[in-house]
Amino acid sequence: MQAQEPTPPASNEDFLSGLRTEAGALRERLSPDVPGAPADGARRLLSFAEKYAVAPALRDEALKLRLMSRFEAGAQSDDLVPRMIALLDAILAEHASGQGQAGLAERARAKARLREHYMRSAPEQATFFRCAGVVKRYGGFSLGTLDLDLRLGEITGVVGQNGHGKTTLLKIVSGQLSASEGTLGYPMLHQREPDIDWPVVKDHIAFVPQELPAWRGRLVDTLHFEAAIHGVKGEDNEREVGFMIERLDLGGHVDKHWDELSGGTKLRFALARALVWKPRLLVMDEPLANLDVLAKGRLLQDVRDLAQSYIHPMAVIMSSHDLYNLEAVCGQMVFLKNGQVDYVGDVRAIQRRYGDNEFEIGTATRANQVRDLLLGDLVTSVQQDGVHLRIRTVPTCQPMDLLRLLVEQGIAVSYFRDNSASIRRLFS
Ligand SMILES: Nc1ncnc2c1ncn2[C@@H]1O[C@H](COP(=O)(O)OP(=O)(O)OP(=O)(O)O)[C@@H](O)[C@H]1O
Repeated sequence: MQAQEPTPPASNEDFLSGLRTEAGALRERLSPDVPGAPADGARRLLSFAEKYAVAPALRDEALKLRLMSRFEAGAQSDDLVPRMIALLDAILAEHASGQGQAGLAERARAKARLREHYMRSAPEQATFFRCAGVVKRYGGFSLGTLDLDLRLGEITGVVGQNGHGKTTLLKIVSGQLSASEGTLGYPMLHQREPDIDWPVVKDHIAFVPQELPAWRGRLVDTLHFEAAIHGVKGEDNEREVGFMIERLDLGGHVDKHWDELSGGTKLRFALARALVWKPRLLVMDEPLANLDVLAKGRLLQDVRDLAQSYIHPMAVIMSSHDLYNLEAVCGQMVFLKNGQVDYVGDVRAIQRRYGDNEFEIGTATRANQVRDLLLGDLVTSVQQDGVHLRIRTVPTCQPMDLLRLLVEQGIAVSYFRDNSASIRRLFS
């Protein structure tokens, strides 16, 4: 299949004028008189270089300056501002020569080709984990039967009530528990039962458990150590740790110890620790449990971006009770009910399982009154569900149709959600 061409950039004139405006603003930030320079300037310069620099050496220089601005305070930092300005000029010179924009377009094409290679041209390469007919039996509990593929670049959500088998599934996928029946393998690594070389497989799987283990010492040292024990040494180690700290916005905490961190930051560090050696499968057990509403959104966005990296795509599987946040990032969902696999597949396909639509509303009007006002050609049922009402409609009823009916009947609504294709329905 032909790789899709990246969207062509704006005209050369527009592009150059945008580039110069951004460069001008950045140059002002690089003045030694600006508070927070050079650390703040180095951070901005790194983003600028990632966006515009064509030669890899220029992007490497930006990362080096960023690391120096953080770790080498004092005398050496005097050299940083001139080096940063020189780098900015070098990036502008790449573009002034007319080579820049063509180089960026070529880079975008190369990324698209790489993605194509991983995602489409070699499906075996894109499937990290595959199982068929898997069952796990404990004393009185049994999980399965499970058929599941985990693909690079895709996030799979595992949902179900407490004790219904989510952790058990995650442990089977990551090789911590053996299955009682069925077959499993890791196609991308050419590992299949009965000859799975587990040390090889586990070298590609990061597991972030529900209870995060505490670390000793400074957090940045722990990251360097973690990368080193997975074979990431020397300059690569510096670069990967620096990248992950930047990527997960942990720069302000690197010198701290475990006890000094909030729950959300602990999780981000656990994630950095898991990803700094570039695993191919990330397994997370209830990562959202202790996060506030903003931290949840940010974490999921970061996990999605990292999973879909062009250079190093990763498969992700995570359990959570936070259905709406989870389904916003998941391509695939597994729903467990008393250990049975009640649903596995594309999130968007859930709607097909039901012959109707479902909406959730918040209102001060009582359920029986709403029922009297709404039941008819569009609305087939109204039920109280906790603090909200669950309204089922005929399949042709769109959100606007129901909203219009609610307004016509004078029902004041404080909350409205279309759950027609949501995994929330599976819990009904
Ligand atoms: N090592 C074990 N030996 C026997 N039974 C176990 C073992 N581990 C878990 N179980 C049982 O298996 C069932 C599923 O447990 P699991 O931890 O997978 O559920 P869960 O969905 O992750 O629950 P939660 O949402 O509470 O974390 C439970 O009934 C549990 O008691």
